[in-house]
Amino acid sequence: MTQTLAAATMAAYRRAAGCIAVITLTNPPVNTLSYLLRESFYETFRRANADAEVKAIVICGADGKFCGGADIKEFAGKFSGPSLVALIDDVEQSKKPVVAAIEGMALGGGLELALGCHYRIAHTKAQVGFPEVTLGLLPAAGGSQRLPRLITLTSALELITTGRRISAPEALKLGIVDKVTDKNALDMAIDFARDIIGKPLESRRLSLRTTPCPPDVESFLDEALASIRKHSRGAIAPLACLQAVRASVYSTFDEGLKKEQELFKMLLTSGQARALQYSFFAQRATKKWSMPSGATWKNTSARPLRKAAVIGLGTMGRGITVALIKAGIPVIAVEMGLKQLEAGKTVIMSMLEKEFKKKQLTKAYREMAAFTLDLAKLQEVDLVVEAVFENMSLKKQIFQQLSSLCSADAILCTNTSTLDIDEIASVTTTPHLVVGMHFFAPAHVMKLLEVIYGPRTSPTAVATAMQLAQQMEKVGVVVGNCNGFVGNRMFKLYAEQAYFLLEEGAIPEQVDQVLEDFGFPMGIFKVSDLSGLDIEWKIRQEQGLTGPKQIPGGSFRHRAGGRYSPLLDILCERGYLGQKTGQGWYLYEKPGGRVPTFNLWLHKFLEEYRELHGIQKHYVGQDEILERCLYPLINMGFHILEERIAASPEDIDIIYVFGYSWPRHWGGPMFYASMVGLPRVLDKLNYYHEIHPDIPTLEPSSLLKKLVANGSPPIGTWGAFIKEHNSKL
Ligand SMILES: CC(C)(COP(=O)(O)OP(=O)(O)OC[C@H]1O[C@@H](n2cnc3c(N)ncnc32)[C@H](O)[C@@H]1OP(=O)(O)O)[C@@H](O)C(=O)NCCC(=O)NCCSC(=O)C[C@@H](O)CCCCCCCCCCCCC(=O)O
Ligand SMILES: NC(=O)c1ccc[n+]([C@@H]2O[C@H](COP(=O)([O-])OP(=O)(O)OC[C@H]3O[C@@H](n4cnc5c(N)ncnc54)[C@H](O)[C@@H]3O)[C@@H](O)[C@H]2O)c1
Repeated sequence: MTQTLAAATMAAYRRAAGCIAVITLTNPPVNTLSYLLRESFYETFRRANADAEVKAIVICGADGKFCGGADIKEFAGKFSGPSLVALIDDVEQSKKPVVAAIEGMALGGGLELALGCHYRIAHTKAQVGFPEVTLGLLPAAGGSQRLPRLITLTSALELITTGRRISAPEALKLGIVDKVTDKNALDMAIDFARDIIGKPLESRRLSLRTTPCPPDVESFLDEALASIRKHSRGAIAPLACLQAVRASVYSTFDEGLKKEQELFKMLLTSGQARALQYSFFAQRATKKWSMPSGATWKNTSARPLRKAAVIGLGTMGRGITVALIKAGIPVIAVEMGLKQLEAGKTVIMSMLEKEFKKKQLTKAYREMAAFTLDLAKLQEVDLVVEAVFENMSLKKQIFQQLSSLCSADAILCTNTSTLDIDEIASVTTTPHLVVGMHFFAPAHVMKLLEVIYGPRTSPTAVATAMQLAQQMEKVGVVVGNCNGFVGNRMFKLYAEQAYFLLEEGAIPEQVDQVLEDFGFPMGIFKVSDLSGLDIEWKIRQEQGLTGPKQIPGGSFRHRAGGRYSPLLDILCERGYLGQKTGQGWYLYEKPGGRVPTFNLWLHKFLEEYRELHGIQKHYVGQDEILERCLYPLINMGFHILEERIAASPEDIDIIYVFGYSWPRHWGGPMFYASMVGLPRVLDKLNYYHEIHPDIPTLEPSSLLKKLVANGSPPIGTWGAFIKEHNSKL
């Protein structure tokens, strides 16, 4: 295996047009500048430079991809082999003109190498960028010093601190590339190289330039710092990127490089860089799904989807319709009444119009949406997504109808957030084609799609849903069937603890502040107000939990076998549903208002509630808020892993990063637990469970206990640990 890779990895050398050396970066799949490629490039470049017959050099990438940057996997070990900084310096110092022929992508170290070249020619469809910041790093092979010397400081700073990838035409406008072609970029680069033989190169060496600055550069950089602090949500890499770019303004190129290296080393050893790189690979791992039956992404084919239907055009159905049309799939949209159909149609068409204006759609979208009240029109669709109210008997009624109306091989999907997929499938004649497709609101924007298989779901149905996720540019994660699946089953505990904390003495502002300081864009109470408190209320109603009555074996504050907080139910009963009613956990200036302010009523109500129920108020500190909100959620993650509902901790983490805005620089709940240390999570859960024995979800899961008893192995080995531990049972 190593030998095959070694053979495939090289900087291949050939001559073109007599005097041009062409060096092809070859390291499939994306030509990363791994140790082997750097070694080979070092030799090949020397050869080209030394050959008197060679008058110019062109660097390109194999298979239509210039270079995906440094090999991220190498960041976990010791650096060895030729340094990329030195290789790029060799390129820039070459007396022969060096031209980069950029096809596909030039990212990170790949763009740094291109910036070391004297000229850059790109294919129109190529993308360039410095994504290092998204990996918790900065461009550290001279990129933070060369880019600001080439283009405006504003653009360089924006690209380096956000990691935004840009198209070749935009790169041309900014001055990053010199020419763009829709023909073969390599051929054009070879012709170009021949034309510039013998021309002076000094002005093309970016390290010799100074950074062009706006008039009041100091206040420009101060403002940039304030803005990055505000938006980075605790991530440190964007700030380090700014410091590096700042060095390009105030230091010589060599001093700037030194600063760049210093900052890179600091970032490299940070937990954030580890978390972000973990997240990069975790996101890719979710594509490689498997089911307990042994079916996998490799051995299962997806069905082609020519036409789809969406049933229920409320909050979710509207977004799902738009997402499908954006993915190029025509949709028949169904409602239960004319009024709802018209309302849905108006909103969907205006959403599509907006997408069209943003150039996300072609004009043909008007022909891609059809609206009807008649389920019988669904005979010819390949896939249906049901998004009606969260009510089991309604969903069963719809699936029964679908089963008799749709073609026998139509894939039938439900967007339920909590209900049993298998019970829904049980009323159909094709339960193997029933699959959960759990979108997140707004469905045309949010990247996550939980794909849920029941015990009878076929691999084909899963493969088709996963392919659809990809077609919609979403991150699909395959999970098993249980109440709330992965995301909502864990989220329930996060929300539950937040309500308990209010009962015990905290206030929404305090809880939200701690969660926002952790890196969530919004605290849980602000999110609840934004989505509407009634979403959770309806789920509680469906589960038979709500209402003032004492349920058998329970009490007002104890239901379903444990402590229960009716705070949300009480607010909903009073009509306080959040932003839409102008009041929820916070107060808003008017119904539909967006700015949360102090809700005096709620604060008085909480005092009265505690008094009424004889709850002893206690000071709830920041640590307790964070631990009580996050650790039970993580604990449920361990239950989910043990039950094999999620195939790996990576799957859970990706669900949280993409569906619940978990700060990416903390990796996801399971990675966070591994960073905090499993023994600490276990101790704290034991501690809180001792204080609150009526909250059974605080009791540590047996998997967590076993992992700690086995020395807390690294997260990458948990999958094998669970398999071994389950097979021993
Ligand atoms: C490139 C992509 C856009 C391609 O997308 P596509 O959808 O086509 O494919 P996939 O994303 O599915 O990828 C296919 C496959 O390839 C793997 N992969 C992709 N990119 C990389 C990569 N850069 N490294 C490793 N592996 C990669 C991917 O995982 C898939 O495989 P899998 O098995 O998982 O399915 C897209 O892939 C993409 O966006 N890639 C990432 C691009 C990126 O972020 N590039 C930047 C990398 S970081 C970088 O370049 C840093 C530079 O600035 C150089 C820094 C030099 C540092 C030297 C300084 C030394 C300092 C000394 C410190 C001293 C310390 C010591 O001595 O100890
Ligand atoms: N709202 C969310 O944030 C969210 C997120 C993920 C999943 N979900 C799930 O998606 C589903 C829909 O949720 P929503 O928030 O869009 O609800 P909603 O109340 O906004 O919309 C439901 C729509 O279904 C329509 N409908 C009801 N019965 C119908 C029938 N027999 N035929 C056709 N249409 C019918 C209603 O008229 C309504 O427009 C639920 O299962 C919910 O749990 C919701």
